Amino acid sequence: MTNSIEIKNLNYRKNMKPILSNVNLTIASGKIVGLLGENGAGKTTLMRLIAGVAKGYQGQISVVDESKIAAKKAIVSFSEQLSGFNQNMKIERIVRFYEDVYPDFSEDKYNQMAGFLQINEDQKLSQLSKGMREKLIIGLALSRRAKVYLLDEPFGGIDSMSRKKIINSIIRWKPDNATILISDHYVSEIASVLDEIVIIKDKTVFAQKSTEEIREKFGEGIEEYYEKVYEGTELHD
Ligand SMILES: Nc1ncnc2c1ncn2[C@@H]1O[C@H](COP(=O)(O)OP(=O)(O)OP(=O)(O)O)[C@@H](O)[C@H]1O
Repeated sequence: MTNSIEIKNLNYRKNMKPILSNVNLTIASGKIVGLLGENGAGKTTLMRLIAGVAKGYQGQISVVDESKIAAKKAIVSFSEQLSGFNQNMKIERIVRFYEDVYPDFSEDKYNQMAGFLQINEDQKLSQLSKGMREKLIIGLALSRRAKVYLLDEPFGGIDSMSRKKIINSIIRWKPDNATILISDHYVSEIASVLDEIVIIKDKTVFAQKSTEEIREKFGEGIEEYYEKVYEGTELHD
């Protein structure tokens, strides 16, 4: 099995403050991985570093053997917050932008996503509710045929029926060898699709476990295991 994400001795500071320290992480191709950790643990920062959006780190980060930023951007689909777009821009223009910039963007896939998420392309970005905006963000991210998807808390404002639909579509539409790293505070909702979890605590990877191992060795569900790790009553790696 090949690796899709390899991080060695990663150290990252922001304004002199250590955010991530001595992070080592290997994720195999094809896996759906839950990135868990409390507020401020460093999940978004880690995703931004993997995606090549955050720079100025020490150590090595390679994605499908690529370590150059431009190459990483071409193979990583990151659920970006669309903050770079003018708020008066219509959704259809944003979709055209994605088509132009990302050669792996699939209009067909987007149309299916937009259909079931009921995204209205005539609306302007500023007219979207929080949940609709999140639907658009995840719709755009999943419409690329990428090798690695980084979905950063994609469901915060999305209603529960749509969440279920999106979670089911993630399994159906994921290209076989593609890897998905997904952070979410509602662990129980995504638990059924996860192959493994990575827990960020104390500025580093505190534990990495397959769901099978958690079930067999610890006799627990992911949520139970995660809570115990955070409370300090479960042994970590
Ligand atoms: N622009 C910034 N300048 C300084 N510190 C920052 C900046 N952005 C994030 N941080 C700090 O980096 C740490 C990690 O933040 P990050 O957003 O990666 O956490 P997170 O795990 O994604 O949290 P959440 O679950 O709340 O989204 C926090 O201590 C945060 O205060």
